[in-house]
Amino acid sequence: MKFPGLRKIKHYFPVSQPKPQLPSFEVRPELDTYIVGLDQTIVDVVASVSDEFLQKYNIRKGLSNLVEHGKANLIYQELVAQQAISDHFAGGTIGNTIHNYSVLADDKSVLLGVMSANIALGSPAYHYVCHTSSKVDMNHLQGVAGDIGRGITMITPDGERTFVIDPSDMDELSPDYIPTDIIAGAAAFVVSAYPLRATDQPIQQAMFKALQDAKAHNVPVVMSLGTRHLVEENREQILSTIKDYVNVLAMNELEAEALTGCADPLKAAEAILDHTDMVLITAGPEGLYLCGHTDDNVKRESSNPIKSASLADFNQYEFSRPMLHANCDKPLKVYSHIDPYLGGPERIKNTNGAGDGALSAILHDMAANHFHKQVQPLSGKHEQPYLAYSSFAQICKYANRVSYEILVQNAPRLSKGLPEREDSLEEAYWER
Ligand SMILES: Nc1ncnc2c1ncn2[C@@H]1O[C@H](COP(=O)(O)OP(=O)(O)OP(=O)(O)O)[C@@H](O)[C@H]1O
Ligand SMILES: O=c1[nH]cnc2c1ncn2[C@@H]1O[C@H](CO)[C@@H](O)[C@H]1O
Repeated sequence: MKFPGLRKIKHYFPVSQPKPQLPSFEVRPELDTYIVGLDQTIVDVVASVSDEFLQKYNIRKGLSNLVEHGKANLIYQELVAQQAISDHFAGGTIGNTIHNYSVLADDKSVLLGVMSANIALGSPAYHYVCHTSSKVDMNHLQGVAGDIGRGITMITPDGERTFVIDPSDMDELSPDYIPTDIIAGAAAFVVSAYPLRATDQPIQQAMFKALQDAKAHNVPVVMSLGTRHLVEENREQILSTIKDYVNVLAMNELEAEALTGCADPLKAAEAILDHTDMVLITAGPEGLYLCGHTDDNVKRESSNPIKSASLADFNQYEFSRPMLHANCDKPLKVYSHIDPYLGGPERIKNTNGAGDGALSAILHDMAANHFHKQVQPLSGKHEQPYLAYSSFAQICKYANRVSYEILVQNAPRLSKGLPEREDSLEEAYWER
């Protein structure tokens, strides 16, 4: 486990101690620190298109559009004929998130989903496997006869991305392929709301089996909301899933509005915190918000400038560490916000995956806390059952920095970790 940021001596963190066991790529629940993600396995086929192209096929811009195979094929063939396809990348919102987690933490994660049992050169499954970190354990995937999903990622001249999803066999995941022991030992279980639109498909039962396993073993459940119309169309089911299972909810400001009716991210976060423990709301050029709970007895005042917006002095306690609502004697809602790192890249070609990147940073901080608690159970850092190692403010910085990296490299999956010299996130930009 690489720690998210160099820490001062008081934060003793034995990252360099060699592990006595022989190395293994397969996750061993009793020995490893890891997170588990469940996803509709999808390869992203990236293409440049005009706005007229979207209109011609009646595709809703900026959203993830689920279409039937025939229509997706027609679109794909036209893009091939126009030579508009630039490349194939591994995708899937949770696949991206756990890949990025493994790159940032330099540690293991487990992917649950389907994979073509026979992988031909150049097939969607081939591209997926080629572009996934070797630290992502794929030993628990379910083999299927057909292809994994294909997500045609259409980039319009304004840099906006629109998905056309051809599901193929991506929703075939059966509950039999949910390994309870692997989930039980995880630092977190992460899933998106996308499987909720796969009505009557096996992946829905698989997802609920995994959620029940995580809940039964007190593994924090992290859910990302996917895309705005998914929330609009499945609002009640999503809300009840959040109330029953979810500890950390991630979304962009449009999804937050669809869920709560509040266009203002702070007000939306305040409303969502009535149902869950922590909330990430990314807001594009407005930066991101991380909000959650802490116990009033251990709240910490921020030394940053205090901000007011729709909530007065909202970031006053952003130096507190996140806790589950149920673990607080006197729960206090905490809000933190950060503007884009360095104001954002000079030119953004495509924002695909920037939100997933922010979530992987949060997962890294949560897993670091889990690891630290295992190796230093008596440390003062664990006097309370905290959900993450760092404060809301520090996690915001880290999440923001990772989003920036995704934006500059123009792909949803990190090809390398963050630069070492910036590890503390205090050097360079932060102390200016
Ligand atoms: N135009 C921009 N300028 C500066 N920073 C940006 C811009 N767009 C995104 N960011 C950064 O990336 C983060 C996440 O972006 P955004 O809100 O677009 O995520 P998203 O819509 O959830 O993305 P995705 O669903 O593709 O993962 C923002 O919080 C911000 O830090
Ligand atoms: O229906 C879906 N299920 C799972 N992942 C999806 C779906 N639609 C889009 N993405 C994934 O979201 C990522 C960017 O956040 C893309 O990589 C895309 O593959």
